[in-house]
Amino acid sequence: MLEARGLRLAFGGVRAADGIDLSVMRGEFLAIIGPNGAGKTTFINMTTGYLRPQAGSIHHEGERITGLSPRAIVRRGIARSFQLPQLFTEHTVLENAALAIAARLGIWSPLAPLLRREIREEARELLARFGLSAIEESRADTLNEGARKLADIAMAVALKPRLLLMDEPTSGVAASEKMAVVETLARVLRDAAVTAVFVEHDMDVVARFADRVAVWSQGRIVALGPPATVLSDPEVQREVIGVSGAIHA
Ligand SMILES: Nc1ncnc2c1ncn2[C@@H]1O[C@H](COP(=O)(O)OP(=O)(O)OP(=O)(O)O)[C@@H](O)[C@H]1O
Repeated sequence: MLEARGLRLAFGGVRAADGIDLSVMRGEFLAIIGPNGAGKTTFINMTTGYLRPQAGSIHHEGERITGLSPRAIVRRGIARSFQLPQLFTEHTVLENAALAIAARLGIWSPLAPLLRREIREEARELLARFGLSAIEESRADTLNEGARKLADIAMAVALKPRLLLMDEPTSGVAASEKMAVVETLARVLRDAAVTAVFVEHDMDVVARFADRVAVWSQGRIVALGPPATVLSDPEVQREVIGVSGAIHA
């Protein structure tokens, strides 16, 4: 699905990517963990066209995407969500979903989306999949963090990606809500056959939902494998988990 080879990017003296090699398999959920500043977001930014690597290449389904614009990359079936949700806060959840669907269809008028029945219906159906029907008429700025994250990811899913990259989908979500949010997310993505790469600081979420874990440290991948193996590695526990959160599993 995705093949990164030899990615390098430095900001002054900081090596945010220092030779990243990573293959993402079709259909898998791959978690990226690592301490603050390790270069996790930089990898997502390079893969989605927000940053251009200084060296190396990224291929998606066999085609080189290195250096393409974010819009060109979305058109190739790669979407992303950000650590801070990017919803239109003064609009309802339904309007946000409709705007994302309209954007996929190349319609940029702010009013047109909800006036078109097929867009409104698709938006309702999308929100139902995310369990958000009851709050579809609520303004985005009134949602709790779990619903806000799901609504934000619903907008990315509205673009019908085959690969979705998520930067900390559970950050800011109350501990009591977290597992329900990720369960919903995992169900929607699996049903839609979307491959997922997500940066995550909560090791319980990683242990439960990731097929594989990649451990980032100082712009490099220092461990890669199934959660049961990687999360029990003493060095990973010392270097990464001690810094970014505890395992309760
Ligand atoms: N646009 C930029 N300009 C300058 N330095 C940057 C830029 N983006 C990232 N960096 C630096 O590159 C390094 C990697 O940053 P990055 O955000 O990728 O880390 P991260 O692993 O996602 O961290 P966090 O867990 O805190 O989000 C950091 O030292 C950061 O300060």
